Amino acid sequence: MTEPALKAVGLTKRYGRHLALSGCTLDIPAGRVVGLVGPNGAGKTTLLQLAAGMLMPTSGSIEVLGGRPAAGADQLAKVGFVAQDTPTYANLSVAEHLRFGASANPRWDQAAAQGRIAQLGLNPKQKAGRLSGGQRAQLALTLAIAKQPDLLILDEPVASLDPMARREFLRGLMGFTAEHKASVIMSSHLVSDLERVCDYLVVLVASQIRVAGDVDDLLAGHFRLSGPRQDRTGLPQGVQVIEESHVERQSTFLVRADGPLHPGSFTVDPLSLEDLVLAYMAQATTQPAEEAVR
Ligand SMILES: Nc1ncnc2c1ncn2[C@@H]1O[C@H](COP(=O)(O)OP(=O)(O)OP(=O)(O)O)[C@@H](O)[C@H]1O
Repeated sequence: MTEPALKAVGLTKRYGRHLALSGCTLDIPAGRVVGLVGPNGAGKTTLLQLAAGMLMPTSGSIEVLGGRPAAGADQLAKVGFVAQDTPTYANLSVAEHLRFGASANPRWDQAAAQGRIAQLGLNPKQKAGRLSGGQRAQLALTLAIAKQPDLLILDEPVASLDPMARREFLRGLMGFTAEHKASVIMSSHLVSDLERVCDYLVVLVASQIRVAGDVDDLLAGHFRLSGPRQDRTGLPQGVQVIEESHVERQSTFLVRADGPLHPGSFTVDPLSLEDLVLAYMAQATTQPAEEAVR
């Protein structure tokens, strides 16, 4: 059986008194393109850094591809990580980055790396410090792809890119996942981009997982119910209310229904992924991120 791309149980990370991740449990199957979304400060970077083995959990556990993150050369070779600021070495040229990548990574695919650099129109002699932010992001993605990881972790990779460059970047990413059957976990604030490329969604809010699952299953299990103004008592049985709003004569409920929905007199509409994400992000916080000192 294929190991999950990421498995976390009760994963918790504190920075001093600050709880950045709290009791997160996740089981993400391999072979998915996972979108990780949540507001600023939710804990996305913390989760991705734990997955990349750059941070240690305070409590709980995390495994990627069946092993402890960054535990040994084999595990390191299987996971590619592109940090939020797409780090490159300012004084090294593009070509020197590729040479460095080749010497540091056992599975390195130099032909793929050079092909991508040529396709992007990057000058191999250009120093990385002289590249634009978008070009640096593309270089960082090229290095991560040429490493041929089984799991690629990307922390807001498209944040600095213009719409065309974003499309190119996502196209490169899709090409890589299709060819290598790799898993990708990618954080982003741009739900429309995630909608295009992701088939699995994780929403993280205030240090906790709000919802996680296959995009298709999530969309099939969430609805907008509208009807005359009323409270929750008239809702169909078994639904969980994610968000509700009321105007003078009408009430609207965004609900999750894990079984068949019997809407009665409510009008039922499907949700877009963006509606779904925003509804979970707007849900009241269940636990404060700042904890009292014990
Ligand atoms: N090294 C650190 N020391 C103390 N607090 C930290 C540290 N790193 C992150 N935090 C705090 O932990 C919380 C989660 O931060 P994190 O960077 O994981 O969030 P994020 O969801 O990636 O945010 P963004 O969308 O703004 O990038 C934030 O409140 C942040 O201030």
